[in-house]
Parts: sequence; C-alpha cells; structure tokens
Amino acid sequence: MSDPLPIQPLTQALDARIELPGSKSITNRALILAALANGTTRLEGALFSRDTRIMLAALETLGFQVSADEAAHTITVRGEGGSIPVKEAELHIGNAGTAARFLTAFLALAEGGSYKLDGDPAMRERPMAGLLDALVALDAAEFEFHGEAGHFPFTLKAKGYRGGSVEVDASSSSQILSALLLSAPAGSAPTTLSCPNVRPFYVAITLKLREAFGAQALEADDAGSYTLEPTQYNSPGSYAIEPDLSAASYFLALTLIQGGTLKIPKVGNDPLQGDAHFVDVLSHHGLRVDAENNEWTVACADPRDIQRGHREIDFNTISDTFLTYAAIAPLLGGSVRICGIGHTRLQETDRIAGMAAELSKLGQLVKEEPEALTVSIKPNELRARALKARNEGKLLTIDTYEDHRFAMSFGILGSFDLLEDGQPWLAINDPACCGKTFPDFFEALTAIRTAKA
Ligand SMILES: O=C(O)C1=C[C@@H](OP(=O)(O)O)[C@@H](O)[C@H](O)C1
Ligand SMILES: C=C(OP(=O)(O)O)C(=O)O
Repeated sequence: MSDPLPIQPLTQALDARIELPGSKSITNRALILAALANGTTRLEGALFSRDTRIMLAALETLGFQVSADEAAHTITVRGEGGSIPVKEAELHIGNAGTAARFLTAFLALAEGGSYKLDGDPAMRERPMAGLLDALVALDAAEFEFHGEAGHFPFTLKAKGYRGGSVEVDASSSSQILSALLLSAPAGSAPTTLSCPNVRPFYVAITLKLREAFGAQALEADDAGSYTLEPTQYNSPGSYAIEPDLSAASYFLALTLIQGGTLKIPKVGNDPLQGDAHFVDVLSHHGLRVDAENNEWTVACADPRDIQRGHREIDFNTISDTFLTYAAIAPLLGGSVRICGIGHTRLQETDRIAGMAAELSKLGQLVKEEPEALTVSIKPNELRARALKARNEGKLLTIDTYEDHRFAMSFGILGSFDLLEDGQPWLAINDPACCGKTFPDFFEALTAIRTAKA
C-alpha cells in the first residue's frame, strides 16, 4: 500500500456485497472468557487485526494453549478454569484499549503473580486509573508505576479476587467496568461494583458474552450497582462472532453518498453491538437498511435526495462512529453539532481535535467544544481546495494520528467523485494504521469499487 494512499473515487452506484471482519469488541471479550472458562472454545468469525493479535499474544505469553487459523477466521483456546499458568511476564498492549483494560483485570486473578505491562506512547496517556483504583480497593492487586502514576507502564502484583464492594469510575472508558465484569466473578466471594453513569452499549455486550459462557444473566440495580456471584465460566464449545458493526459504519456511509445497494451478510436484526444504531443516524438522510435472513441490505436510492439542514446528534453511546459521520459531513450540506464525545479526546488520539484539524484543512468551518464538535459545511470550499490542489499537481492529504478511524472515515470521503472525473483528489497518510481493527479495509473498498453488477 502506498503512503500516502490516493483514494480512487467510485463512479457508479454500488452493487456489491461485503464480508466484514469479526467484531474487535466481541473477539477480545470472547478470548478472555475462553481463557477463563473450563473447556476448549472455538471462536468462529474471529477478527485478526493488531488489537486481537495483541490479546492472542498475551494469552500465549501467559501460558494458554491457543491456536489460530487466520484463513478460516477461527481461534481455539483451551481454558484454565480461572487460573493463569504463567506467574511472571511482560506484556505489550500496543494501543488496544480492550486488551489494556481486560488483561489488567484478568491478571489480578493470579494471586502471587507479577506482570509488567506497557503500551505504545499513546496508550501510556490513556485512562487506566478508574480500573487500577478499583483493583486496589478490592485488594485484588497492587501497582508499581514506572512513569506517571495511574498509567502504563506499570508492574501489577496480583492478589486475587476475594469479593467486596467498590465504586468504579468508568466515566473515561466503559471498558473499565467491562474488564471487572469479565474477571471479578472468578473470585471466591460476591463482588459489588457500583458504577452509575457508564456508557451502556459495550457493557451490554459484556453481559451477553458472559451469559454465552454460562454465567447467570446480570443487570444493574436502580443505583447502577452490579452484584457478581462467584462464577465458573464454561466453554460453549464454539462461539460465532458477529461482523464488526463499527466497521460497517464506513460502508453504510459509502452507500449513502454513492447510492445503490450493498449486502452485508451474517448480521441479524438484533445484533449485540450498539454501533448498529449508526443506521438511525444515516436513515435521517435517506439510507435504508433491511435485515432479513441474517443479512443486511443497505440501500440509498438517490444520494441527491440527501436530507440537509442543521442537525444536533448525540454520539455518546456510539462514539466510534462519530468520525465516520464527521468525515462525510462536507458532502451532506447544512451544519451539524456532534455532541457527547468528550471521552474520545482520550482514545487513540484526541479525536475531537484531530477531526477539527482535518475538516478545517478541507475548508470546513469547525468549532471545538470540550465535549462537542460543530461543523458548518462548505461544499464549495471543499471543491475549490480539491481543484486548487489538482491544478498544482497535488492531492488534499489527510493526517491520521495513528488512529485507524481517521484513515477509514476519510477513505470513504475520498471515494466520492468530487471533481466528477473519476480521478483521486484525496490521499490518506499512514493508511496502514487501519490494521488496528481492519487490516484489509482499503482492499475491501477497492473490491466494492470494482464489483461487477
Ligand atoms: O468495550 C469495548 O469493546 C469498546 C468500548 C468503547 O470504548 P470506551 O468505553 O473506552 O469509550 C469503544 O470506543 C471501543 O472501540 C470498544
Ligand atoms: C476507541 C477504540 O479502540 P480501543 O479499543 O483501543 O479503545 C476504537 O476502536 O475506536
């Protein structure tokens, strides 16, 4: 893949089918649960990407028997019934938030174990303290910090879960609560986690996955507390992972701006992933998604009918998809205020600042607030800048901040034939950063572009 990567626009309405990779969130939860369970689990439709390879490598380092067949999208894990074979190890977490939080809570199980964890420079800045404080309060672990307190890198001394009650601050990342919900029940006595005000959709995935591995259904009480009974997870034998619906957002957006029909197989009408609600955001503009026979049919009759005007959209619960929407906003007209996204300043990069910078480069008028981004859409300015660059023999070029979602979101914008000549006008710096969750993203885009009706 060249770097920067010029994006070849599409010149026809879509008529294609795309097999999306498995969900990152479900793959990394299922790997932890398979390791914790009694018995051997075969994961089907698993994602192979940087974030899931990090989790796989960690489990191998920790002594779990894992075998992966990438071509078949399967991973087999032999569970150890709640124990961790290797008691001393160093783990590199990259910039995988799920691996960072889920593994930290998991390692606390190994009473007497000592583990050194570190990540990419960006991961060292991401929030961990809510989880570490909860583990210390439960007397499940102690931490020695090798840099800034409350952050990677650190050494975790595991003390095991023995029950108790704790207030969990998961305001910066719902993964903090998910991490405890996965591993704390493997302890010897009931544990109460009090965690009001957590963004709910990913926690719901965690609760469903626990059930798939034999745990009792669990709900928060009215005050947002979960009581975890000591639980022995059991392997379901095999477990089918849904396609990644955050990744689906790019192709929903592509169908909206391009028109035509796209089929996405293996998604039912009641998927586990909250990012399915991105459909509601785009249906306002005329996108239709019909779920039948475990397949989505995504269609937009005529992109010229896109609904325009001012919109205020709260992306709080589906924030991975705000970048998808913001990147195509210059094609939607009107203006949009995207709110509820303050926490995304602490993800792969400061996503509000990064998005504001890239949209400004494209001639859009942006206003940043601590928790929101407003874009006044200037379609003529976008075209003028693309033409100017073209006349100078250049392309408009997007910076991606080592954040996969910038590369993929702007890859969709660049797929629009802005200058109406089928030639690239936009390029993406460091396109390979999409490997965090979707290594073949740009190949998938090419396959859709070149699909024969
Ligand atoms: O639990 C999960 O799988 C995830 C939770 C969300 O993170 P935060 O809860 O940190 O916002 C989401 O952005 C991330 O891509 C995956
Ligand atoms: C926030 C994200 O990832 P992570 O799992 O690293 O938090 C993301 O994929 O958009």
